[in-house]
Amino acid sequence: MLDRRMHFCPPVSRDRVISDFPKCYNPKACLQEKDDWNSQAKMACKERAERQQAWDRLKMSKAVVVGDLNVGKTCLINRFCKDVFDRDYKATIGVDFEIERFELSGIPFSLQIWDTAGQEKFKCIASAYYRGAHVIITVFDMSDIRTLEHTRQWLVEALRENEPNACSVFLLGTKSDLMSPEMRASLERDAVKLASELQAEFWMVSSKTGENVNEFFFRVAAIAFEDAILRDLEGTATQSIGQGDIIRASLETTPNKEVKKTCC
Ligand SMILES: Nc1nc2c(ncn2[C@@H]2O[C@H](COP(=O)(O)OP(=O)(O)OP(=O)(O)O)[C@@H](O)[C@H]2O)c(=O)[nH]1
Repeated sequence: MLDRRMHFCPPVSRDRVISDFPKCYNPKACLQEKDDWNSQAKMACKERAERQQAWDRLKMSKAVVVGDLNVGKTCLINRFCKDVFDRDYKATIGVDFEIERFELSGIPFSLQIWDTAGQEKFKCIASAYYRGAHVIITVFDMSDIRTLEHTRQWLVEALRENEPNACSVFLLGTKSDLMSPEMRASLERDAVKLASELQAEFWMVSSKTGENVNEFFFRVAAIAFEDAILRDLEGTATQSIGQGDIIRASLETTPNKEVKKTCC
């Protein structure tokens, strides 16, 4: 019997369909150096698609974007989600979020992208929303080296709110349009070194020109989706031996549906 939930999902926009596993930016600082989906996840998706069977829950992951004020977090999200760029700085007050829908390996998948305030005075509000993250994106401004040094502290604070090993971490340099090729190369060396210390994947983008922005978020979505499928399979396997509730509860971080879009 067809699962009724499958009929209630509107189709995903064609430019959000990801067929091949997206490539990393720099193989020296990447989370997964591979060309294809994890074989177990791929097989599970294929089987479900053939049987026209939905997953137990709509696949949804949470990505939290953190970093100093003015590094370009809001512009990054606005470029990807709305294809706009604003030259004027407007501080994020507390948090804000967008939801982007994708289709990966034939399965619908949603990514919540949380924009958090970089200003110190809003940090206590924003940090309450770090919880339940599957992806942490620590952002720095490539034209301000101090912001790269601060990413370590941002990451520590975001990880503190989450289960150990529950999050995939990205280190993202913004404003690449402001850099000369020489400056870019030198900064990339420093960032790659830090990324490997942080066990993060490094990317550099420009929200102004749009360089690498889609590629970056496709990569984030693919890694988050694959992790979600593997968590689901692991949960199912564990349930079948009778400990499902314990393991599943610790693996799952269901997004809080009560949360308002903008909070301060
Ligand atoms: N040249 C250039 N400027 C950028 C880029 N991204 C952001 N900016 C500028 O940087 C400033 C800060 O951008 P925001 O996205 O508001 O910064 P934020 O990190 O969200 O700041 P908070 O909300 O305070 O945490 C704005 O004036 C943007 O126009 C970029 O890729 N290139």
